[in-house]
Amino acid sequence: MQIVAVKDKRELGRKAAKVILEVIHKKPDAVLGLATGGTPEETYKELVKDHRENGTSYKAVRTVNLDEYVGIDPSDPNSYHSYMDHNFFKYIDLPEDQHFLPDSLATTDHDCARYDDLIDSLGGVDLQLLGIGGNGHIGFNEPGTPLSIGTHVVQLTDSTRKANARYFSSLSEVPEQAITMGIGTILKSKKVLLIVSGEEKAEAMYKLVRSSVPESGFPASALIQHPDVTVIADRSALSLIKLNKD
Ligand SMILES: O=P(O)(O)OC[C@H]1O[C@](O)(CO)[C@@H](O)[C@@H]1O
Repeated sequence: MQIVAVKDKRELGRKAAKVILEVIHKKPDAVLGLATGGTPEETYKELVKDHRENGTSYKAVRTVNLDEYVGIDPSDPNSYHSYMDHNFFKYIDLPEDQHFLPDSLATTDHDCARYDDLIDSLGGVDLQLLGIGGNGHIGFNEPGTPLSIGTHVVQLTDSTRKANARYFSSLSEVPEQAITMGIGTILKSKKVLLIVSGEEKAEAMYKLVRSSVPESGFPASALIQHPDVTVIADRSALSLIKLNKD
């Protein structure tokens, strides 16, 4: 696991976009695994800026998102479908039929398995962008999730619902379930890019760096088994860690 230290969220966005762009430039029909939440917002801004200024094309790219709330209509402003449209898709030339998100309204075991089949049929994920929850979740894989699981429906923890309540008008509106790529799905990606920002992630970052065995109580620890993980973290997220060098 390679850790890259950056000053703040802006620099994190720039560095993360650079890693993603290297993948697209090398493989114009790359499959990108995408994440939502507050952390990747700057990354998407940088990618949009690059598209506008340098013309990087997404015409052949395919994207698969990590997760979506269960039961939320895709057109709801709080759906991850809307998040992706508003932060990224509407600004780039990615064809409509080349971006995929888990279906919030089709969540049987069969539907979940079909999402993994879809990813396999695209040739697998070349680069998976990830954020991390304060409790160590990746995607919406909450603590206790089996480490080899595929796409599945999860019951969100109170801490995750509280953390995400900032996007809703009240906590009671935050869905109780989500459909997410499993940890097994994530580990199949060829390359993983984990981005971590803010003091509220410092403890999770500390735990991740100290993880020596993957344990389901801290889902992000599964990443230590993966051969190609880059973590870009800002100063506040690294505040509990002493790094040898930047
Ligand atoms: O960047 P944020 O908003 O802190 O979220 C961290 C992670 O949590 C999730 O939003 C799920 O809660 C992930 O999709 C995301 O990567």
